[in-house]
Amino acid sequence: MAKKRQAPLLKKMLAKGRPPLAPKPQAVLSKKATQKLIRSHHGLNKKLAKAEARGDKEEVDKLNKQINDSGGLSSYQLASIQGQSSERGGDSSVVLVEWLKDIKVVTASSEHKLRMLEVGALSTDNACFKSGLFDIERIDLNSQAPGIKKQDFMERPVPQFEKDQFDIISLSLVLNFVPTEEGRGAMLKRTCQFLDQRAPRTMPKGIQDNFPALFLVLPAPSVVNSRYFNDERLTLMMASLGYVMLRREQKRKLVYYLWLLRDKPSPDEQHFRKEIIKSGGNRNNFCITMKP
Ligand SMILES: C[S@@+](CC[C@H](N)C(=O)[O-])C[C@H]1O[C@@H](n2cnc3c(N)ncnc32)[C@H](O)[C@@H]1O
Repeated sequence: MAKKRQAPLLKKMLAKGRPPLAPKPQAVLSKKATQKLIRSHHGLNKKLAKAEARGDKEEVDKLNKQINDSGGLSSYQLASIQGQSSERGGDSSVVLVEWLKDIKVVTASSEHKLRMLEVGALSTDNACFKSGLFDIERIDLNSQAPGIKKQDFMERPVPQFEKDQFDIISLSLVLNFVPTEEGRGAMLKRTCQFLDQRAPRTMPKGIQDNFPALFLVLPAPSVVNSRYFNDERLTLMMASLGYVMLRREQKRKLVYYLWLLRDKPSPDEQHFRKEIIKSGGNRNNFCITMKP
């Protein structure tokens, strides 16, 4: 019942639109309701992907209706924006900017802006924007502001020239949004095609060893409490793509990583199936699979 009352309010807020550079949303949902909406959207999306995979049209229609009735992707995004407010753990890109300060990128790159592709961007004024360190291109399946292009990363044309690639990709809380485990692996793999590996030669001394890079944020339970996934598996998977881990930090709810794309991919090692790593009743089913 509560969900039915919330949806029109969310729709009304979205219809009014928000200013692009100052989207500090009013807290319209309680913390519990925000989490419930996010969880429910993830759950329905997973069911939808499964129903689509088995060609169950009736179930697909039913699930699409359920998703629309609860406000669709827009309501989910609004709940996610609320989830970013500082009292709920804050904007995840703060961590990236802190790390870059540590590795002196801040001073070394004052003349050299880092080209960032932000996948799954909800706002245009996060810590990365405020830092002035980046030229940011933002995309999302459903754009919430003029500075965010509506685009599916999986459909984005692969750059033909290095000049059109990026020094860093931000993939913050996006993988867990992807409804299938093979879709998550494909997304990770695809990041490599957008990163400019000339960085070690073209960037200012002092920062060149840290790029090109992937900033990855996941909900902590997906790596610390899953039956099918953990840090070791993620590290092996990333290594098979050519990534090495530069930084990792776990906070209460999220885990943050900075990966350097340093090596050539090893397709022979890109075999990651869904298999139980840790059994036990209290674990979740988060998983990422990959094929060469
Ligand atoms: C939980 S929000 C995360 C937002 C923000 N990056 C953060 O850290 O709070 C996930 C976003 O990823 C977007 N997304 C998921 N898959 C995507 C894809 N294939 N291409 C572009 N955006 C995608 C969704 O539309 C959604 O807005």
